[in-house]
Amino acid sequence: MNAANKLELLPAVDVRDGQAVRLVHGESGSETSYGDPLQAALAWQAAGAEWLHLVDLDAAFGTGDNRAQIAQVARSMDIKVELSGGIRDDDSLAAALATGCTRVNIGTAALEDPEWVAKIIAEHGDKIAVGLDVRGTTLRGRGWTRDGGDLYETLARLDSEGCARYVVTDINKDGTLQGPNLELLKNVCAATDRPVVASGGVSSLDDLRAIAALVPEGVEGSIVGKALYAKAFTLEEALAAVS
Ligand SMILES: O=C(O)c1ccccc1NCC(=O)[C@H](O)[C@H](O)COP(=O)(O)O
Repeated sequence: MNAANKLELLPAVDVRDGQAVRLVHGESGSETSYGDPLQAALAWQAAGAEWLHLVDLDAAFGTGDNRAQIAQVARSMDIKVELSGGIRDDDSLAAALATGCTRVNIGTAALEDPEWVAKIIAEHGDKIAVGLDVRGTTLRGRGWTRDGGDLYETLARLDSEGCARYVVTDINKDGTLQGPNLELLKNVCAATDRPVVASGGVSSLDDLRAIAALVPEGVEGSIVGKALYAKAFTLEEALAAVS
């Protein structure tokens, strides 16, 4: 549980081909563009965000990367930054950490290269979060395009390796404005004593209040993407709702 016992909010900036975009179910080709990523990130910061969830979607999908631009955005922030997308080896990890981000989110590598992930958890501790991106209880890697094993087996392995935190996404909910998968969040919290960051599907202030009710069970934060871009509520309203 975080010190303030309050849900942390992480507005998302997902970058594809140099633009801030939203996807539906994380599917390549389902993008809606929302312009310059730096302007989006600065707007969330100005609205009172304490965190930014910044994703390089091209790196996640293997369609190139936006590394220089992502670094520029991360370095321009006065707030904490969680970097995600395509961090799979020493080179991409070094580039991500060199931006000064607060932590990185490892996805595919946690499924495909467990030895490397165990090594970086041991080296970097709290700076490493692992993204558990699931359909049902099956993990997905490579930009959510490939099956990557059982959620709870992987969680037990990562717990035993000392993983500090999990970012849990229900892919079926992501970018859909259909509400978060509260059952999944509760089940993951019951299976681990590490903090959980919820991701995917937030559509309303009531959704955020429902996630905030899970803070005592171990949910630490919630990523919010589409709902903010679609103006379902403002970030100021969201922050007030969970304070
Ligand atoms: O985070 C990743 O590495 C990633 C990889 C491939 C596709 C999507 C990815 N992230 C998407 C996000 O983190 C979303 O911004 C987040 O789940 C917000 O979802 P929503 O509030 O439903 O828009």
